Amino acid sequence: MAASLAFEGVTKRYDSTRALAGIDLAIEPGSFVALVGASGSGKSTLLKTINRLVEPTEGRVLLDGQDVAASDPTAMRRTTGYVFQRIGLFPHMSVAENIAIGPRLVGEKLGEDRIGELLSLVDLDPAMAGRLPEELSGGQQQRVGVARALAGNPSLLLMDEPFGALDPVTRDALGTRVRDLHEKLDLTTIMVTHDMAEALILADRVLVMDGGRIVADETPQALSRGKGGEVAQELVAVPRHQAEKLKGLEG
Ligand SMILES: Nc1ncnc2c1ncn2[C@@H]1O[C@H](COP(=O)(O)OP(=O)(O)OP(=O)(O)O)[C@@H](O)[C@H]1O
Repeated sequence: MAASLAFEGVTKRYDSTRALAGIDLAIEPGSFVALVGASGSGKSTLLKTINRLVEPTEGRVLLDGQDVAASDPTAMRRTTGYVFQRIGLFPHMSVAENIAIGPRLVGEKLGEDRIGELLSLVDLDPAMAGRLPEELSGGQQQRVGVARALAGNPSLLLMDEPFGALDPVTRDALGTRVRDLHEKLDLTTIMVTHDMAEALILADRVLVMDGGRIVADETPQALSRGKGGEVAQELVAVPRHQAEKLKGLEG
């Protein structure tokens, strides 16, 4: 079942930097949320407070009503799928070993059938299980990254710029696949992205961050209609200008 999340006064300080400035936020089960904003606005830090890769200086994060600070981090990371920025597969492990790593850390073995099933979910041939990451394209590697995140049957999928390293066609295809899996597997999904077009297309809720705060919290439809304030609309202007230029080419 899809997870619920709540942030209560979550602040994170690094010496003189305040990466998160008192975030209060509730996320409904089954939401697909995009976190957008300029570089350094706090997106990755907020995402990482959920699976305890970052511990808040103040405040707390509740996953299904439980304070994540009180949960066992290894078990929690297994049931919370995490897709890394820049792919992050282990280069000397096969595709199958990469996919099985999370369950293995908690003493569970994934069978060949389950590995094959996970590869099929991300549209890869199960015969690829024995390959090394370097024997796959970047897009295929990130598909393995998504399969690995799904290996523990998560109720929550966290993605940090998952498609940033991919070409636009692969990026579009994998984004659509992840959105389908979000529905099919009944997930709550949080995706960090620099790309407002991607956020508008894939998410049902877009959070815009600026200086460690959430400055807009809107649906894609509302953002397209001009809501969300200045920072949000500066980001929406980018795909809008591109669409207008393309339209202009049609003559
Ligand atoms: N481990 C760290 N030590 C010190 N400062 C950090 C650390 N991690 C993040 N910061 C700072 O916290 C702020 C927020 O960083 P964060 O990575 O969350 O931003 P972001 O919005 O995800 O950026 P990007 O889009 O570039 O990945 C930045 O000013 C960053 O320099």
